[in-house]
Amino acid sequence: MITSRRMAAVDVNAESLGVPRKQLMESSGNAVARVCRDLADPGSSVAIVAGRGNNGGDALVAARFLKEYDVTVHLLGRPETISTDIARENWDALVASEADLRTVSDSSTFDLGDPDLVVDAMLGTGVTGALREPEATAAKAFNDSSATVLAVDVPSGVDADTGEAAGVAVDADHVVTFHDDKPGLGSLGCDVTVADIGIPAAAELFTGPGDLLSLRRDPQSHKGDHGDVLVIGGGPYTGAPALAAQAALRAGSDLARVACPGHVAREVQGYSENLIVRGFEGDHLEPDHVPALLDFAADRDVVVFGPGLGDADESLAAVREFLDAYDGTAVVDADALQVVPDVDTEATLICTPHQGELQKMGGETDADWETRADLVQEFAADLGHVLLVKGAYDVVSDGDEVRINRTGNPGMTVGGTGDVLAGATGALASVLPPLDAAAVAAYANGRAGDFAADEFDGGLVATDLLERLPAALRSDDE
Ligand SMILES: NC(=O)C1=CN([C@@H]2O[C@H](COP(=O)(O)OP(=O)(O)OC[C@H]3O[C@@H](n4cnc5c(N)ncnc54)[C@H](O)[C@@H]3O)[C@@H](O)[C@H]2O)[C@@H](O)CC1
Ligand SMILES: [K+]
Repeated sequence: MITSRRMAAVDVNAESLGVPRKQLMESSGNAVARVCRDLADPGSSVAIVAGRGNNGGDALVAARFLKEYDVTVHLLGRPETISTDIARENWDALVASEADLRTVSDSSTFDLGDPDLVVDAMLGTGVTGALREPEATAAKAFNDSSATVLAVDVPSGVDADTGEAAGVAVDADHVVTFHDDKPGLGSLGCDVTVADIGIPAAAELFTGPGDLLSLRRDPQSHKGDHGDVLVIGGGPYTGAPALAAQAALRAGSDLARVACPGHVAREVQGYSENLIVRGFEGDHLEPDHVPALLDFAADRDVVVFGPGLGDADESLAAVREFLDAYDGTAVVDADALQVVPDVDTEATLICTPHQGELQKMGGETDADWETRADLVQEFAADLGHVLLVKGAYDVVSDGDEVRINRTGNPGMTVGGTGDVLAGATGALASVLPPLDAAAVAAYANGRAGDFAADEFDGGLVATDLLERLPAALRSDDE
């Protein structure tokens, strides 16, 4: 099963792997035509009703593949309003070929006729909400006709994720959907064909530019909607919590707070006036600090636990106590990781170990990334948490799905890049589901590192990544 949102991401990832959307449209149209042949005998009449988006484009391709049928193509809207270049190119090819074409400018000019088969390609996964005109009138005409109705990707007017309709919707006999089944189709009671359209498995497995699409902001949003992240760390190290908290801001969090020992607090504040810093007594984290930290954490979206914390027994005991009582979302990094296998927590954890830390947690690793991916998936399932295991190929898994990130470069072995990743993961976990947050953070952190390496090669430092995170999180596909 794949949601519309994930499908849009995979589509962009396929493009970045060198499989352009027009090629996918050609495969989709071919698949539609194959199902038409199963549903209607050669010579029968087929009405293709195409909307102005890529769903319509799929059916315009299908029209080319159905030479042995009596095909009429109805375009809902004027040709100038076709919304994508690839759909328009397919329309133009039908015009040039003198296919039987009708354009429907408003509902009064729609005449379905009496076809044997209707291909519903008005709207696909690109759209939610009630059908407008002339689509609504056309949908009623399909539902009233005796023709077999084949829907392309999803019946128009039905939400592919939920199976629900906001108003009138096409009541299809059959759906041909692309790449993978859609969650909303099962409840419709029609036959479903899932067509492989040649999207490489790598478009789902490897992170890519499509993964950034989920970060688009609602223009109506308010302060705090994009995250309030608390970094708990510092002690032997002072730079690490400051890097993590600044990374949270650069990755889009509205607020970044740091809770750390008092002497660290002064330094962290000195690094950046953008941070809200709270010091606690003593020179490292202790169990006595936990009740106040739990209170402080309760109103935050995500806690990032571990940067610069050190491995004093008392600090690790405090991490254990905190996680035992905490039920929010936490990114766990650095020395804090080693307690994760012993805690029984209600919290949603995203653990960000490098391979040494993974082994310290009881996990196994392997030089071969595919074997490592299997091992990480199994260990994530055992732990019941999301793992982001850092390496030349980062492996991200929630125990069920696996994503691999290939951005990044050897220059990033410099100190502090892991703190930046942890902070960015915290920010993204306030706006995305945990697996997506970890995958997008790994992708963007590596991409920021690649931008920095263009300038500084092996001399890049962690603060270079901070500056480049916003660009690394920006989708070029807007
Ligand atoms: N990997 C992919 O995602 C692929 C997607 N493909 C096709 O592309 C489709 C998605 O295409 P698009 O994103 O262009 O979107 P759609 O084709 O689903 O719809 C976009 C069009 O609908 C119009 N519209 C929006 N809301 C409306 C409403 N309430 N009533 C009437 N019209 C409305 C818009 O003006 C726009 O022209 C998929 O369903 C599938 O059929 C395939 O071409 C191949 C690959
Ligand atoms: K459709």
